[in-house]
Amino acid sequence: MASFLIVEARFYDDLNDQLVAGAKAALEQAGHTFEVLTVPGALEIPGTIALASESGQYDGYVAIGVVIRGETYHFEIVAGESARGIMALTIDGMAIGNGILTVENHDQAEVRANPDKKNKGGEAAEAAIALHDLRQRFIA
Ligand SMILES: Nc1c(NC[C@H](O)[C@H](O)[C@H](O)CO)[nH]c(=O)[nH]c1=O
Ligand SMILES: CC(=O)[C@@H](O)COP(=O)(O)O
Repeated sequence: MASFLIVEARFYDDLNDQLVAGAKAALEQAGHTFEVLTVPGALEIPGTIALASESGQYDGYVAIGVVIRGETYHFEIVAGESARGIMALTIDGMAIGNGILTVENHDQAEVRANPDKKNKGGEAAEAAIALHDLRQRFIA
């Protein structure tokens, strides 16, 4: 049994509720424990994971969020930089699944957040579990 931290950027409550539910179900199915930590936005997720890793409390992390394109370039920053930060931590050896949706509109997000449809929250949790298992194989 491993301990995971779900770090959610709660920008859209209805979508986050579904993404987090999918992630929780995947972690429970695999027999792991988890906590949920809420941050302001997707840009805060990589730094939060880095901070949490200093505690040594968690074996893996699931990043959850929704970034919906608006009128400005900010979408590219939020979507791109949150993904870049998570990838940098992953390449550094951390077990992180990225469940941050980067979409054009709410409808696209709903299909991907819904556990009964594309279940991207559950998919991200399964990726974090897979990376944790690989860490156990190669490092522990
Ligand atoms: N527009 C969205 C944001 N923007 C906020 C940033 O993530 C960040 O919190 C802010 O720039 C302060 O550092 N965040 C999302 O998660 N989703 C969005 O659609
Ligand atoms: C992804 C975003 O930052 C977006 O929600 C912000 O909208 P806007 O670009 O219209 O300020």
